[in-house]
Amino acid sequence: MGFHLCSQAFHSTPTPTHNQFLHSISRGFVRTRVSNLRAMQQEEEPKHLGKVRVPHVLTVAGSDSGAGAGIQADLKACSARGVYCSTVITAVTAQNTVGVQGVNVVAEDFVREQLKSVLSDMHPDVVKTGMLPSPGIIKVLCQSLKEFQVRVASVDNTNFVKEALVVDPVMVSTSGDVLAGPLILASFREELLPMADIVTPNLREASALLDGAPLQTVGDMRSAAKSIHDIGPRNVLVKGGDLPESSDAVDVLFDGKEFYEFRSTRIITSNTHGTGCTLASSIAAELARGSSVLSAVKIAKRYVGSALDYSKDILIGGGRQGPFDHLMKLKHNALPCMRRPFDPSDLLMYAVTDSRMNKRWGRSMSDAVKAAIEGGATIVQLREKDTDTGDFLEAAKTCLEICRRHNVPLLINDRIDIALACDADGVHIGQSDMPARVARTILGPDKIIGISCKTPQQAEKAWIDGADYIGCGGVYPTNTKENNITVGLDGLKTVCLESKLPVVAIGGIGISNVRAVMELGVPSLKGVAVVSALFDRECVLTESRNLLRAIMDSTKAVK
Ligand SMILES: Cc1ncc(COP(=O)(O)OP(=O)(O)O)c(N)n1
Ligand SMILES: Cc1ncsc1CCOP(=O)(O)O
Ligand SMILES: [Mg+2]
Repeated sequence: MGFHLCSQAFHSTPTPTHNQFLHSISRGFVRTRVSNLRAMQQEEEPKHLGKVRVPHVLTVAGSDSGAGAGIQADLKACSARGVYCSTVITAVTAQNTVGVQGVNVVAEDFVREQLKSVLSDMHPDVVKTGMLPSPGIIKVLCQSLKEFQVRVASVDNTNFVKEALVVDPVMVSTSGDVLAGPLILASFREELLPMADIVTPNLREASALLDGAPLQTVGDMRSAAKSIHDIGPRNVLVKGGDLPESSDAVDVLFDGKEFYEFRSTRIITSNTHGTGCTLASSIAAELARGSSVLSAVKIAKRYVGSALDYSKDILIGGGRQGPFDHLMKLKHNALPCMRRPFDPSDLLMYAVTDSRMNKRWGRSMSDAVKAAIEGGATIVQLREKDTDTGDFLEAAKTCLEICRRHNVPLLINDRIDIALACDADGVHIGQSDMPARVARTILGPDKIIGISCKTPQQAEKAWIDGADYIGCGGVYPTNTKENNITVGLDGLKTVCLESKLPVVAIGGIGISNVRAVMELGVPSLKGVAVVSALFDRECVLTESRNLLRAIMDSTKAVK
């Protein structure tokens, strides 16, 4: 089963004109300031002062126990797009990658109660519908939307849409199981579609909403989009993923005036369960964030394409059609050598690379890292001050493979972008680099963050900001880092005694003085970080072995 990548919208008529843009405004599709408007209103109420209103989609859909589609897909898609998602469940399905084994429709009164709970309190920006298993539930939904004035007036005097309604007319699951029978069609046509800002049928659904004739060409899709538009929705997106004999996937959007075609390369994957729900909820999420319909569709398609491409080789379930990874993270964690959590004893012999030294001794970054690890390095930091970004990234990927093979953490000095791009285990940052609190937000809870500290105050702040360890130095004078103040053994001891985080000592440390450092015997001091003692030498392997022996001897002596 294929799907598409790299959506590209192009007009069947020349490029969009200013008039078309104005037209889209007058149709109420420019939603940019909805949240701002609300925020302004809320400013008057003291209890909301200082609070930020977040974009919000309410999904009214069925639950999928396999979590590839339905409510679960909507929650994941909205989360991935940074939008809050509330849920009204219309049916509970027993479902997996093989098919739908059972459906339990939620009582109409209870659907009404859920709608009331959310709409009376939370004021979503967009309502998105999925599986609506009975005409009665559609009636309840339409009544509730009217009662709570969702989509009653899409354009107010200031041209801002108040709320939008996205309808995914779910009828048949991707496995071919019927989720909403033919009785639903009349309710869709007569009640829900006329209220919708956008409806997103696939080929089969578009055909069912019309006269039942199969859609086989892009021309058929255009005619269908126009005919469905006549039923009342402001925009119609006919999805052509199943169009026969097409190497590309083509979707057609009709806004009542213009046709837009989105063409993209099919992604060859069987992990497509839930693409329809995900596309519709991603469109809803973009509308909630203030996009126009056209750009919401464009961005949503791009997002779904990226998620499918990322997930094309993941394995969940034994059926014909697997789910995909909305957050695009699962594969990283499933790599054969999954990183274990940071352990302070990792700091024992901390090897920090230096591009100039490696160049001087004619070895690559990865050769240097390999030798240091074979010699006993317990953690590695790539500190490459004058390597081009592209080269740094490629070398970092190679070093990461080596480190993963040996279960040794790999950190990147300063460059959070490189750490993210190669999925390194973390970063080491200094007092003048990106603030640790921001780095933690960007990197998430699992990555290792080390911070350079010279004082107990800096150590305290590092702990508060969510660092994992601190590097303290320069302990001794060094030529490796210019203009670096030396704190000496006393300064190191003071910081170690105050630090709530494990400490690694750095600066001018080598085989001749490592004993003096480790014999400080302060419990928080877990090891030494070295650059020149390993890398400004002819044989990194020998130096690493010798230094590790000296560290071990001195720690034994302390005990
Ligand atoms: C383990 C360890 N400790 C301290 C440093 C120094 O980091 P920083 O202060 O950011 O200086 P630069 O290394 O960026 O010059 C370190 N790299 N590693
Ligand atoms: C990066 C850094 N931060 C404080 S001192 C230092 C340099 C350590 O290098 P060397 O081990 O060669 O003295
Ligand atoms: Mg730095």
